[in-house]
Amino acid sequence: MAPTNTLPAWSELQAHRDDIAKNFVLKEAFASDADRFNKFSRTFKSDGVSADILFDFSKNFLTNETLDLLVKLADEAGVERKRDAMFRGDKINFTENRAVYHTALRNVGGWEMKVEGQDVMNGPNGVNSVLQHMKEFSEQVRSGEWVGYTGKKLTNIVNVGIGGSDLGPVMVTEALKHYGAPDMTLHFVSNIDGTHMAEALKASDPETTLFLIASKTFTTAETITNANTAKAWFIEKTGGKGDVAKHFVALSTNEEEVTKFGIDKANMFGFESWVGGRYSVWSAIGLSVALYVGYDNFHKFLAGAHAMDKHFRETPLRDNIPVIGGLLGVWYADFFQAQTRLVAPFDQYLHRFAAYLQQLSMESNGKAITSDGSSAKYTTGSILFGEPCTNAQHSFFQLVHQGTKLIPADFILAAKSHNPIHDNLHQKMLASNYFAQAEALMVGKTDDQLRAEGTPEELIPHKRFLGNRPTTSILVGDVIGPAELGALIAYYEHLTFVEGAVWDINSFDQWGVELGKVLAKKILKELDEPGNGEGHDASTGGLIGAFKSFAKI
Ligand SMILES: O=P(O)(O)OC[C@H]1O[C@@H](O)[C@H](O)[C@@H](O)[C@@H]1O
Repeated sequence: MAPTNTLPAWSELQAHRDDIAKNFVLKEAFASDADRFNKFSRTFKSDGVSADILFDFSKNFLTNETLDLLVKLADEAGVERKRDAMFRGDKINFTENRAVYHTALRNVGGWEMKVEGQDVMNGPNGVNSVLQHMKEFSEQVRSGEWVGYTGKKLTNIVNVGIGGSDLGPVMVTEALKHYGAPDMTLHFVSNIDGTHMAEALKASDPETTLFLIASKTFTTAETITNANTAKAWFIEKTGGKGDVAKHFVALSTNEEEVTKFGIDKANMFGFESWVGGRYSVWSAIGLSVALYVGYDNFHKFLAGAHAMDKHFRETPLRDNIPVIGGLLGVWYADFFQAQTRLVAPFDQYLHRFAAYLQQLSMESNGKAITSDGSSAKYTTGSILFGEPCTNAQHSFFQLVHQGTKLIPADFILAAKSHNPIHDNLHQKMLASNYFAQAEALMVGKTDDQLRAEGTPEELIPHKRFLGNRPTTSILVGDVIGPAELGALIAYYEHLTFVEGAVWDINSFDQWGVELGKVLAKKILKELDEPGNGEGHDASTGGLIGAFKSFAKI
């Protein structure tokens, strides 16, 4: 396609941006249009699968004209065509020649889904048969029918995986802790730092521990090393009597490597190469979720995501919630030079949500090359960061309110808490902060207001809040249960897709993680060989030499 920044809508947006930057003040836009909230908010409805979710986009730099132009840009960039190609199973991951089909994993609605003419839902290794396997296994473990080598129930789960084979399971099991089996303990070991595995093993009893070795490729150095360490520990602790087949299962696409590792293929939960790592929590990689919250809840999680898929697939662009979210991402990044996106859930259970979204967003859209191999002449992927509120308010929100950077923010709140303790006081205080932060960022505080409060003149510039800082408020109409969580994640997945589609990059590969891996492998050898970092630049060589000398290697 023609470079995105040469599309007619792009230059129209540029002109429009100049107008907005000069003349648009959010609080005035509300004052002059009583209907602004209704105009620019959208409610996600899912026919009862999940609670309604209200997406309030009205506190954004958005007018009717902005939305028209952004939708025009989406049209010209072929967002709908690209979306349809994804749902059709086309190989839109063009650098790896793969389909992008995580939506099939949660296709509880019976869509026909095919890759290269093959039905991916049914058949011996199809999505439905893996789900059935996950259901049977998780029910057996939870009920105590599947026991360890001494006949004890397995209540200690150690998931060994990294990146997408870790972040999704961690985030989702934390988010759904309310639904978790009370007698089950979960550990997620990702880091190659031996401390991570050592601490998990310290807290584990081999008789009651189930290891899930989660790796799409089954070649990731950290995971395979951690898995081998876990296996050696298990064999040693059980005096060789422990039955690996009862205590180790694999979640992977690579049967050959799984078998080589010593896991029976009957205990392997498979998926296909068309599932990207950062989109894999819906696949067998989500087994820890199914074990912890039960298969029925895992199924609800899939159903919530499917409902969002349906919305994304079928809703016209102007009312399409992830499309609006994605277009706003482009609007701020490319036309207001915003470099970041803040996601702050007002929800302690979502404390790993931003970490999860970092991989989703930054590994997907951290690309500078467009579909024809040329460099993008515009900004792409934003830096995503976040922490739960209210904690974040007491740490980095200073910069969000009064710093020099524009930081568009998403705030997420559930109307109801799973823990309405102290007569729901906590939830009401949490909610009042959720409303107040977005309002404060928008309205700011003027010099006149400060003077009226008696602020000394010399402090006025310091206490001034310019305001006019955009936020999107997401309000879940009930508690955040499995279906609501599924819908929220799918919202961000599709938002990321829309951004990547407009930027004309491949949101589905991740070549940028390779170089460091290759160099680390080479340096690992050097650490055991004579020499002090020769052959490297002076800094790297100097550090290797110092490390060897300090560590006496
Ligand atoms: O699941 P695997 O194959 O072990 O990969 C784990 C992670 O490995 C990283 O190198 C990739 O950048 C991620 O996308 C991936 O999720």
